[in-house]
Amino acid sequence: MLRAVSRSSQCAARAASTAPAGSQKGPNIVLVDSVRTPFVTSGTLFKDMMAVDLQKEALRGLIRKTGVDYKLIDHVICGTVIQECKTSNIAREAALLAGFPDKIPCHTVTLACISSNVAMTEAMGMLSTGYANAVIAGGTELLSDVPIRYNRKARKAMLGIQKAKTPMAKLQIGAEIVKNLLSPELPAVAEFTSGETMGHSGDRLAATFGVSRREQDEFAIRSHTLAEAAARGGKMSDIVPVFVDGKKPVTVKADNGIRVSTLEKLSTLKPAFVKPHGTVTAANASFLTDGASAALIMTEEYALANGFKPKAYLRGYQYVAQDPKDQLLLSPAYVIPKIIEKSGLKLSDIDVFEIHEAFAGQVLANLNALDSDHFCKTFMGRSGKFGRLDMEKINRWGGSLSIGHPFGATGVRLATHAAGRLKEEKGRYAVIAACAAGGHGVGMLIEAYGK
Ligand SMILES: CC(=O)SCCNC(=O)CCNC(=O)[C@H](O)C(C)(C)COP(=O)(O)OP(=O)(O)OC[C@H]1O[C@@H](n2cnc3c(N)ncnc32)[C@H](O)[C@@H]1OP(=O)(O)O
Repeated sequence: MLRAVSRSSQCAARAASTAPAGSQKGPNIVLVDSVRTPFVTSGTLFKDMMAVDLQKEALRGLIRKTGVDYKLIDHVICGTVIQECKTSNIAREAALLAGFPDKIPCHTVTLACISSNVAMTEAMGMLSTGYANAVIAGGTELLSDVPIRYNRKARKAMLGIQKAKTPMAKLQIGAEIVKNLLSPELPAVAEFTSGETMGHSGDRLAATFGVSRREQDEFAIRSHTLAEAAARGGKMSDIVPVFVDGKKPVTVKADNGIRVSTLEKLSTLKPAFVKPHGTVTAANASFLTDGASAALIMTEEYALANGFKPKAYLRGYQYVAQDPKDQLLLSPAYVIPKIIEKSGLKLSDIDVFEIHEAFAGQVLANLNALDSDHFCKTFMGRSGKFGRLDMEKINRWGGSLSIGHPFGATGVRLATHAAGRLKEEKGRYAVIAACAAGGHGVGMLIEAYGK
């Protein structure tokens, strides 16, 4: 199964390529190519599908697009957040549905909104150790349908009924079940430890860092405007079409959440989470989305030996975690300096930033944090502020506010757009950064291929 290349040839490939940034060890790792299904607003075009169907479409699309022979693939890893219990190892089920040979091991990972980043970084680990030469990493989320449970009392009674010995005991348990049927437990996009929704936390964060409602609305309009231009300009070439069967069969070829609006219209929207004085609305928040993604990741040597032209180097990554109550969505501020500096680079060396847009106010708060002496000294132990990121370098093809945010799939989309923008903008280094539940975050350094 394993086709690990020899140590000496790995070294030769490393020497032949661009010198990696910083202290990267192990073989050069490349993003060969990546795809995603269209990202669509939940409850619309994909509403009757399952998350596994979308992941299957992304895996199949990747195979079609790259032409990679299944025989070359050592492992498949997929991320997801809200799990469908019938497909708990969704990577395996999707791979089998997509026609992958059953001999390829597959496993599923989860780390909230950065789950497909985890899939990618696990793939990098597998390549670094020599366990694998080629791994597919992806992720999926279908928020159109989420597991809704009976409440605890009903569940307990349902499990207990099998053990009830007498008709009277059965009747009592039956009554308990009926009594609790109408108060189900709905999953919430909320922190378990604090009970606070992401939206509420994003609103508090914007207020803490002095981000006004107008700034948030303007940033949202920017995201939609850039995404629309990117789509019109053919930049969303990572999308693979999805055929949706049903009464009215349709082939979905594009994202459907991009919606350029005016400041006047946006200013009329009511706060979505902190009522009545909050600043986060439906338009300056990412919306609930269905979609999936997949990336083919190889050692450079293996990719070249098998005739692939990689899109980019995956140079390194960094995870961070902090207080999930007051710094829940602040990870980009923590992780951006870390990933840049541990790679031996400076802020000015980075040509492209792809920052996950959970909420407009959250992105802007992170940018303010990086430009704040007080924040950088007090919370990050720095001697002063890290500096302000150049807005011209950030999310120039739109972001999660406009393209959408299927939790488990977004990480691969960020990496794909970073690699695509490096090529188009003739840059060398890109940093992607994203926040996630639990106060987590990830940063990844990507380098243009062939610079
Ligand atoms: C680490 C992380 O990523 S954390 C982030 C995790 N993600 C989240 O927490 C998801 C956050 N988002 C949500 O929960 C939902 O999208 C909400 C609650 C914000 C909004 O949901 P809904 O109320 O169903 O939104 P809906 O689409 O109906 O929009 C509400 C109104 O805003 C309007 N609107 C929404 N977006 C736009 C836009 N871009 N331009 C103009 N108007 C808009 C709608 O037309 C609608 O107006 P109407 O009431 O006149 O019809």
